[in-house]
Amino acid sequence: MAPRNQNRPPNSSTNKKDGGEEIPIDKRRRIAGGARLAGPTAASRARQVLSAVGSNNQDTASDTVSVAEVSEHVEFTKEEVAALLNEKPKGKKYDLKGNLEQVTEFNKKLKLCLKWFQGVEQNLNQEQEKLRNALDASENKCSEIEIGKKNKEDELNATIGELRHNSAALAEKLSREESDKLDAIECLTREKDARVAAENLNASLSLELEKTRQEKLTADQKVVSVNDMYKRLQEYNTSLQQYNSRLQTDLATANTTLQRVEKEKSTIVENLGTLRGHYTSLQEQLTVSRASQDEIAKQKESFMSEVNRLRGELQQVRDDRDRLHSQIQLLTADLEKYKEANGKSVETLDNLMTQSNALEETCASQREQLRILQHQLASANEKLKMADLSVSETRTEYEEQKEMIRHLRQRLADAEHQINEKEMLRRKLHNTILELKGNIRVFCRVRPLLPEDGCASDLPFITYPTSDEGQEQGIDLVQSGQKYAFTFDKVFTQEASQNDVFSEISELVQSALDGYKVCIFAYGQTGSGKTYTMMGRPQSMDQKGLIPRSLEQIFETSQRLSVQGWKYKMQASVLEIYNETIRDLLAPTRTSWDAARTENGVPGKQYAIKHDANGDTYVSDLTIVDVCSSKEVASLLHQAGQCRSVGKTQMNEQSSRSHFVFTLRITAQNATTEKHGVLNLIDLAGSERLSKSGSTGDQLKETQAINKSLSCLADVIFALAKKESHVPFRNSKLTYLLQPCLSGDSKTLMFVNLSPEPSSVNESLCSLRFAARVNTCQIGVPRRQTAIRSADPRLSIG
Ligand SMILES: Nc1ncnc2c1ncn2[C@@H]1O[C@H](COP(=O)(O)OP(=O)(O)OP(=O)(O)O)[C@@H](O)[C@H]1O
Repeated sequence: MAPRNQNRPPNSSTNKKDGGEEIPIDKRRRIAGGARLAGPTAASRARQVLSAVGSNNQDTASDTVSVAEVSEHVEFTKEEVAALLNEKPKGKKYDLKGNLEQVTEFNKKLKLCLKWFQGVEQNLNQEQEKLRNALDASENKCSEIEIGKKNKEDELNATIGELRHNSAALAEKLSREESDKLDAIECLTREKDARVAAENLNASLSLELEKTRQEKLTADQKVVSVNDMYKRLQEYNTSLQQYNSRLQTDLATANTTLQRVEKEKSTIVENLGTLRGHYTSLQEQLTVSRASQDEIAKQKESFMSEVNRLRGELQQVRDDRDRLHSQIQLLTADLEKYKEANGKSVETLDNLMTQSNALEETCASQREQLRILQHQLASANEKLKMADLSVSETRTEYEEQKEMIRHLRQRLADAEHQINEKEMLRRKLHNTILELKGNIRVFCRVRPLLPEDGCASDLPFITYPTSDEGQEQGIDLVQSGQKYAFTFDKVFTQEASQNDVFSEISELVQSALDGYKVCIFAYGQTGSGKTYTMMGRPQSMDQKGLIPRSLEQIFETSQRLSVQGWKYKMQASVLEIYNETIRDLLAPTRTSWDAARTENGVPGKQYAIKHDANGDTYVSDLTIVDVCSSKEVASLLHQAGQCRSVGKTQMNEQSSRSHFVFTLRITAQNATTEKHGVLNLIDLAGSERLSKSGSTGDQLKETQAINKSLSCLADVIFALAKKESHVPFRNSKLTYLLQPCLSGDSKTLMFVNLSPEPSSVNESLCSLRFAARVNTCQIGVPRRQTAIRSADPRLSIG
């Protein structure tokens, strides 16, 4: 029999179904319609049927296996089918029954064959379908493989290109490498030498390493000791903090003692005054006594000369008397001789007797005179004695008073020394506290309600906490029923006097004399009392502000310290920033402002702000005046006040339209030290709402410039509070000028002034919020400028 499946590969014992399933070859043959029985039994049965067909004459009864019975299992070969189709009826011509049976049988066989064909066809169709699917899949696969192949080919081409490129590069590299190799060989020899050197170096490095290890060990030990030290420092820090709190207590005690000592001092000063009065009167008495003593001495001298003269006269009279007496005796002897001898005449004798009597009278009167003179001398001596006595008494009294004054002076000096010591301690503590705080301090002041403010509301919108904690430091503001609480370094209520305010800042002012940079500025809405706080009414003892009081204190203290060998040099300058332009308020003529307005004009003054490497700020072309007394400064301030830009607004009769900056630079020298302090006192222009101020025209421009520079100040403060890397100091003249005070080593204090008017509640809240921000700004630790000798005559503001 010819092979059925010519498509089948000759050596294939298996074939794949669709989807790649392996089909056993026997089964495949059956499906492909191989004309074989499915099994031996069925095949023999089929043969029987076919042979029955073929024999035609065989007994149908014996051939009991019906076509229907085998139809399910029968398979045909090609030859069998051809034989079946070519089969001719073999029956007898008229044997209809037999023919019919044959035909029926033939029919059955045909049906069976047909059925088989149908089955085969179906199988073939299925097979074909499967093969088609397989073909499609194969084709897909093929196309995929082809695409893959193409891609691969491309890839390979690219790789080949790359490889070629690489190969060229490698060839080039090779040539380079070869030249490198030559170099390397050369290098190698050099390296060998170097290696020897390196080995030597290595040896030395090993030694060094060993040394470094030793050092590391020492360093480790040091680290341990540093750690120990750190711990100790921490402990020290804690103890310092304790010490600080103790110092605070001491400060309080010192303050009490100081107050007591000051009271004692005032009593002593009073006593001293009385004693001085007493002393003066005693001195007057002494002068009088001395004058009368001199008088008496003169009298005594004249008496003495008189007595001497009288004594001389007396002596002469006595001599005369003695001479006369001896003459009388001689005469008497002569008389006797005459009487005896010749009887001399009685006349001569009488004459002689008269002469003798006259002489005796003269003698008696002279004796009387002598007696009177002796009496006068005795009384003069008595008087002299009395005068001597009173002089010595006065002298003793005077000595006693002198001793008492010396003693009181000593006590006063002791008291002053004690006060100075306490004062120094207090200042030291004050500085320590400030240094520890390291930030801008903020004082808040609320001005009283003025008659022009109108009526106050029933409920005040500003209140002060009454608890011990918040007293004098807290302030509460109520806006639309909501309460906002703020705390500052000090809060001054409406009742606070100018003196109360100054006593809180006098320490700070004192620091300027000690070589610190000090800056005090007043901030607040217009009409809130900034100028009143800073300047006040300089002519009134009670109402003068911080600037005159500070200057008085500075000059008083400098005079006191000059006794201890300190020499002071003070230089003052005053400027204002008006519409972003600096004006020199001590300039000889007002025209210089106009010149300054031309900014870069050749003749005009520049007033450029400059910071030097020491953190000092200078304003070029600014007038600087040497001052020696508070009176001089007061007259400068008066001059500056006259020139300051002031205007009337709806909110303030006398509104400052510029920022006013007073600067006093203090240089203190003694034999060993030199200190440079700066005191900046600034009255800022008031912030105001355009709508509220009612400004128009030039005043509107002024208000806009004021608000702009204040908003620049706020930007600077916010940047400082947030510790931003860039602080926009250069955005306005005010902030640029204040830069050292806001960022350097200055002691800075801000007054936030508030108005109690109910209509100002919004502005007051803004001012308080701004002040609270300022209070959080860390500006560094105040630094004293000592022992720096400077020949620079310019004046700096910080
Ligand atoms: N503590 C106070 N006691 C009495 N009067 C005060 C006090 N503070 C301010 N005043 C008065 O309030 C008014 C306004 O004060 P001041 O001119 O000082 O305000 P200001 O804040 O400087 O205003 P501006 O910013 O417009 O210059 C003045 O008449 C002043 O005398």
